[in-house]
Amino acid sequence: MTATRGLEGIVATTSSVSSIIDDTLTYAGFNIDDLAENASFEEVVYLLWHRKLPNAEQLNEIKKQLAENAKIPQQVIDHFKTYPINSVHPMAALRTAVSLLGLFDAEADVMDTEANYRKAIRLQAQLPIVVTSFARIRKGLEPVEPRTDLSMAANFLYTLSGEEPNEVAVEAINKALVLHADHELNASTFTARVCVATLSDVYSGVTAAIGALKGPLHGGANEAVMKMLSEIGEVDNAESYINEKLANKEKIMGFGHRVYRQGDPRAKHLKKMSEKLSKLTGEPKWYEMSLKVEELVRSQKPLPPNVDFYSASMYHSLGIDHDLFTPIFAVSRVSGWLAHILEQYENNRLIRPRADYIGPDKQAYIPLEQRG
Ligand SMILES: CC(=O)SCCNC(=O)CCNC(=O)[C@H](O)C(C)(C)COP(=O)(O)OP(=O)(O)OC[C@H]1O[C@@H](n2cnc3c(N)ncnc32)[C@H](O)[C@@H]1OP(=O)(O)O
Ligand SMILES: O=C([O-])CC(=O)C(=O)O
Repeated sequence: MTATRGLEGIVATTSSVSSIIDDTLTYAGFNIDDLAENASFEEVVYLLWHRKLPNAEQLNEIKKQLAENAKIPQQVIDHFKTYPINSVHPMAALRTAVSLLGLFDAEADVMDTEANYRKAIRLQAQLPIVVTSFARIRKGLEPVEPRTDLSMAANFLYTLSGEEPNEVAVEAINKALVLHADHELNASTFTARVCVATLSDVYSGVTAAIGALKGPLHGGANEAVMKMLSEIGEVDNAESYINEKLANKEKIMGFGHRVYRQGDPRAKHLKKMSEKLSKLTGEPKWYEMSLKVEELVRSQKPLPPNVDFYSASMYHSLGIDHDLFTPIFAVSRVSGWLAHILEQYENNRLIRPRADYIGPDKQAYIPLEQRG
């Protein structure tokens, strides 16, 4: 038995949720470029869970279900208020909150298809509110109740700031939610599938997935990109900063991908949105710095930007706290995790690969008092 490092190129499951073939990303057969230009996040949620676009009635129905289930239990709010607020990362708070939500869901361990779909609706509806409530509580503000007349993108911004957002901000968040929703067998989705393949519950699967998304090699890269841009500070500093990192063989956050070779098809949409917003805010330097970093990296390595690179400057232009970037990713990706979790339950087999053992062999037990 020989191991493939990082399971590169290993096909671990069949799936009809999304595919990446020849650098083209599709959700249930719909090209991401088409969806990014035209779809609402709610339509994409329906698409991922049903593998078809909703008609008007089906869209209204899922919107209604999401709106009706958005309120989070008071116990989750009260729990947030007990945290050491300055040291808790919002991804850690989100991970704990999802686990906690499971305690207050009477159907948490009911495993039939209908109950699992109802839990999917509840989690999708509540995750954005968990994120925005924590973001407010740590600033000493009370959570804002979501409105039933706003889209998920608009409600995210509304419950974050307490103010009705402008059209461009809603367009940007909707695009981000559409673009991050699913991505074949990425690390967090694989984590979710491994977890529920033991026939564990939906809340456990999503909690595990959040833990995997948090790392800087995966979803955590968007926050790390903003840290890098903040360290660079000005466009003129980019060249020496990037050259030094590459000379030291350090990774440039937001570049590279395990599957894409020519480039991540999602990045161009976020790049366009980042440019639009940076002009509107009158602070173009974050977009310009990102452009410069892309030019510098590409001139030295065949590494195109991934989805996390331009999302950083885009969220920054919206005035969003940098440590909320990865939680926004989770608010979107939970739709994909849930699609994969439901798919796993429908055709389940325990996921249990093997390890190529490289440790010592034929050891004799030595009594404690004889060990050095
Ligand atoms: C939503 C997402 O999860 S998208 C990915 C978000 N993550 C990042 O942006 C973090 C930065 N990027 C990376 O760390 C990687 O490109 C990953 C994790 C995305 C993919 O990793 P892998 O497929 O395992 O590639 P691996 O890390 O082995 O890199 C292969 C080679 O490219 C280099 N490389 C890959 N990414 C980068 C980078 N961002 N900066 C500099 N060099 C890089 C590696 O140093 C390595 O070089 P070597 O062969 O000379 O040692
Ligand atoms: O697919 C991956 O490895 C990472 C990624 O881009 C994502 O999860 O969106």
